[in-house]
Parts: sequence; C-alpha cells; structure tokens
Amino acid sequence: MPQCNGTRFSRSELLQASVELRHALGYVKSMALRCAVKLGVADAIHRRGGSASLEDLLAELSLDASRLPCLRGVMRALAASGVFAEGSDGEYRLTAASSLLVDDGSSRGSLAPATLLFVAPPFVTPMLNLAEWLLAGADGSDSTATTAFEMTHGGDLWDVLGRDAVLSDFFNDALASDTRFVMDIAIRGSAQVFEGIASLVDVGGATGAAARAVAAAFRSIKCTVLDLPQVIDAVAPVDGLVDYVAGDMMEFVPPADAVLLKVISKTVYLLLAFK
Ligand SMILES: C[S@@+](CC[C@H](N)C(=O)[O-])C[C@H]1O[C@@H](n2cnc3c(N)ncnc32)[C@H](O)[C@@H]1O
Repeated sequence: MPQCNGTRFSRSELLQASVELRHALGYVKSMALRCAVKLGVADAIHRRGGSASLEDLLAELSLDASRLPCLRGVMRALAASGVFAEGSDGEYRLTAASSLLVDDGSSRGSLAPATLLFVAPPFVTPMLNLAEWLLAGADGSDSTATTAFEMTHGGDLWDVLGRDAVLSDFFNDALASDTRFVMDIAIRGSAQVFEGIASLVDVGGATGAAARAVAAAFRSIKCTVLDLPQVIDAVAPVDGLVDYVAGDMMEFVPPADAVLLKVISKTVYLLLAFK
C-alpha cells in the first residue's frame, strides 16, 4: 500500500484523490460561463421561447457553423453545472441560474454584468499571480506590492478604477446589477427584515444604490451611505433621498439601528486589492 509521511492510502483512495486534483480544470466552468454570458446565450434561448438547439443558437448568435462543436462543449459544460438544462431532444433550456442572465427589461434586470465582473481579466490575472506575489521578496524580486492585485496592476483596485474610466464603468454597472437583484429580493421578499428600523447605514455603499432602494421603499427609514471621500465626492447624488458621509469605516461608522454591508468581503479584498 502506498505511503506518505507514515499515512497509508489505498490505491482506490489515491484514484479517487486524483479526481480531486482535477479542480485544476475548474476554470473551464467559469470561462464557459463567461463565454455564454458574453455571447448572450440566455437571452437567445429566451428569444426562442425558452428552448433552443445548438443550430438555433448558432443562428441567434450569428456564429459560423464551423463553431458548432465548440459551442456544444460550452453548453455541455454549463449544463453539467446547472446553468442550462440539456433535454433528451438536444434542446437547451433555461434553469433558475440562467434565467437570472436574461435581460427582459424588467426592473430587476440581468445579473450578466455582475457575473462578467468576477471573470474579467483584470481580476483573474492577479489570481494567476498569487504564487509569484507570495514568493516576492523571498526570491529577491520586488516585494513592495501589498497584494497580488497591486503587483499585477501597479496600484490597488481604487487606483486602477480611478485611472481607467472604462473599467470603472464596467465595475459600477456590475455592482449596480447585483444591487438591483439583491435589493429586489430583500425588499419584496423579506420586507419584515426592515420592520422596526428607523435608521440604516450602508457601509461602503458607493453610489448608495442599496440604501436608495431601501429609502424609496420605506420612507420612514433614514438612510445614510458611508464611503471613502474620493468615492462620495464622485458619485453622491444631491437629491436628498439618502445622506452621504465621507469617511473610513475603520475609523467611524455613523450610528444607526442597522448596518448594511454589501459586497464588502475581506477575503476577496485581501486577495485582490487591500492589505
Ligand atoms: C465592492 S464595492 C461595494 C459597493 C456597494 N456596497 C455595492 O454592493 O454595490 C466596496 C466599497 O467599499 C468602499 N470602501 C473600501 N474601503 C472603505 C473604507 N475603509 N471605508 C469606507 N468605504 C470603503 C469602496 O470605496 C467601495 O465603494
């Protein structure tokens, strides 16, 4: 029986374990998803009335017939992960997941922009550089970058967004699409969460889209958005629906009955942009 550091593993255990290492291919799923969202596959299936063959998709998406085998691979990868459903008739249908990618003009909108953000090259590339960043300094190379994101882009997320207006619009559109979706669910589906609250602060609220949705739905709740001064200066609308406060959440959070933290994930920030 093979042995490692005194632990014995059976051959069947090792065979099963080798399957775990196929996680190295995990990016195929996310890149297939990126491809389908960029092509607008969910919208194409929606336009065809809810189901489409590969030939239908080629026509809807104006793709060359020679691309059919690759499109089949993309759709099968996504059907295997539940993004689309593949019928025995060879037709692909929407699942709950891909229904969220359809832009049917409703107020909830599509989650396509938010989905594309997570797989956008400026955010994927630092992940490819994680090992190099961890090694930086130890091997004599530059060790001043505080994150892999900074090593890749020469600045943190906010620096990069500040100097790239196209990326900044893409980033803001993505977060706005996420906010539309989440707040629609939160306000229509869980309105009781807001009962008894007289004030709410949206910490790291950027444009305040989430706080504005709460303020519009519950006029009795006084909503405040806290974000960094450069963000508040650039984005704060002056219509009075919510208050905007410029500051650092690590130093001060305006007092309120409830705190809303949306897409403020330390783990992601640690990996991408922050110390
Ligand atoms: C990923 S965005 C999320 C924005 C918004 N909550 C949303 O979901 O659309 C994170 C926000 O946190 C803000 N932020 C980062 N560090 C902060 C700090 N120390 N104090 C206040 N805001 C901060 C950023 O400026 C940015 O607007």
